[in-house]
Amino acid sequence: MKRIGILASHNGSGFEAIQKACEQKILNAQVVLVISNNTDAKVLQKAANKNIPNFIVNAKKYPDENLDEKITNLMCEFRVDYIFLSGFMKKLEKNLIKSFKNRIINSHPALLPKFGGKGMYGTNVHKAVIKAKEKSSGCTVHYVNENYDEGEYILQKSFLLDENESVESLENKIKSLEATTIVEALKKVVNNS
Ligand SMILES: Nc1nc2c(c(=O)[nH]1)N[C@@H](CN(C=O)c1ccc(C(=O)N[C@@H](CCC(=O)O)C(=O)O)cc1)CN2
Ligand SMILES: NCC(=O)N[C@@H]1O[C@H](COP(=O)([O-])[O-])[C@@H](O)[C@H]1O
Repeated sequence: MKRIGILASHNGSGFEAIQKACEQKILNAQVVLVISNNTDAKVLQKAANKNIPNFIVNAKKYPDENLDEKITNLMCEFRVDYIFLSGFMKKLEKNLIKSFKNRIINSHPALLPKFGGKGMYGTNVHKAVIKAKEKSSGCTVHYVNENYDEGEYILQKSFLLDENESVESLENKIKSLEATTIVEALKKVVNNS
């Protein structure tokens, strides 16, 4: 059974979708570790509620340590096979990516390569899509490389926007689409490994 480690900065909606799929045996995997850079992240309590080991890794807690090295060490200690970024807001450094080559996966809330890169996270993405008067949006599940949102795509899903789409309605639709797309993408990866 493959072992999944989660990196999340806030709610961990992607983590919840993965955890549910594991419990329902849709995914032959288990979430063994959750790490957040945010002391107040709701994902930490969600992990605790599932008796999943969870840790805060940030500069406040580890002022003299390389945070990516700390993350790498924890992922190795828990024998993680794949890392999933569930709304993780920090750029992963080269060494962590090398340690988990082609084993770090992210869900981006837009149809890459458009609306990606530095600054493109959370509602910033949806605001940009609406401002650009895009006819469609969606999500892209991709491998993570050294640059933001430039890794190989695993799965991309899209839908047409309503005429009066709001940032909030778009965010909700994207998160709902991600819940199924993330699991479908991970099934492809986990089942082929
Ligand atoms: N090396 C990589 N690291 C990360 C990737 C990646 O593809 N390669 N994906 C991101 C997730 N992400 C989009 O999907 C993303 C997250 C955050 C940002 C961003 O601009 N962050 C700000 C800081 C925001 C904050 O501190 O709250 C910044 O870098 O200035 C862009 C894209 C996760 N890591
Ligand atoms: N570019 C990164 C990014 O914007 N990731 C996005 O954060 C949301 C997770 O939020 P959550 O913390 O509420 O689960 C997800 O929609 C994900 O695509």
